[in-house]
Amino acid sequence: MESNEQVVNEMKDSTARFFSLPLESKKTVAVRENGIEGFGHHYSRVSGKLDWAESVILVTQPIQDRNPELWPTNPSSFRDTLDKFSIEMTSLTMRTVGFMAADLGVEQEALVRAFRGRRQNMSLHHYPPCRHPDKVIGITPHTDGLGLTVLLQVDDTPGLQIKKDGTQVLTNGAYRSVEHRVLIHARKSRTTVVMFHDAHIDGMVQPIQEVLKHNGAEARYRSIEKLEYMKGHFSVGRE
Ligand SMILES: O=C(O)CCC(=O)C(=O)O
Ligand SMILES: [Fe+2]
Repeated sequence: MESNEQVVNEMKDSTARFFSLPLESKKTVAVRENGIEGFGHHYSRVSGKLDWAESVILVTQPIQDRNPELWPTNPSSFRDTLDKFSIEMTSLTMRTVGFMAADLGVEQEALVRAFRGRRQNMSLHHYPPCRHPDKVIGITPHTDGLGLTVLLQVDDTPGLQIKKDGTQVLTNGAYRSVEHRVLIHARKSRTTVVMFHDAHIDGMVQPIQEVLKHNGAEARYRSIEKLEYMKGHFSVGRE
C-alpha cells in the first residue's frame, strides 16, 4: 500500500512528464470534435487574449463514466496513477466535507451525502511561460460551479489570482465560490492538477435543509435542477 504522499508525488511527476512530451505524443489523447475530455486548448473560445493553457480534461468518477481511451499512457504508469490519485482526492474531499459540516454545526451525513458517489472531473493544466504575459491568458475569470475543487500545484510558479467572492448554494452562502483566473509567468512554466467534485441531492442544486434548519435561515438560493444549473453556470462562467 502506497502512502498518500507517494501517490501525490507520482501524480505531480507523471503530469510534468506528460506535458514535457512532444506535441505529437500528447495528441494521441486529443479532444475530439464536439468532445470535452482529452488534451487540447480548452479555453480558446474566449475572445481578446491568446489562450496559453494546454490542458487534459477527464472524468474520473464514477468509473463507468470514464473514457479510458482519452487517458494518457505516457508515462506508462499514468493511468494507474490517475486512478489512485482520484481515489485519494475522493477521500480527501469526504474528510473536508465532514469538517465543513462540523463547522456549519450540522450532522456530517447531511453534507457528505450531497457528495457521495457523485461525479469527479479532473483538469491537468500546463501554462508555458510567455515573454509578453499581458498578451495572453491562462484561464479567464470564472467560478468553478461544482461542489468542491481541490488544487494541486506541481511547481511553485505563481499565477492563480483570486478576485472576489461569488456564491455557494449548498451551504446557503456560508461557503463561497470564489472567482479566480490564471495569469502567465514571463519566464517560468506552471503546472497544476485540479479535481472538481460535484454535489447535489436528488438531482437538485439547493441549500441543504439541515443547514437552513440549524441557522433558522431562509433559503437564499432557489432550488434548481442540476442540468439547468450546469447550463447556466458554464454558459456565463468561462466567457
Ligand atoms: O491552474 C490553476 O491554478 C487553476 C485552474 C482553474 O481555475 C480551473 O481549472 O478551473
Ligand atoms: Fe477554476
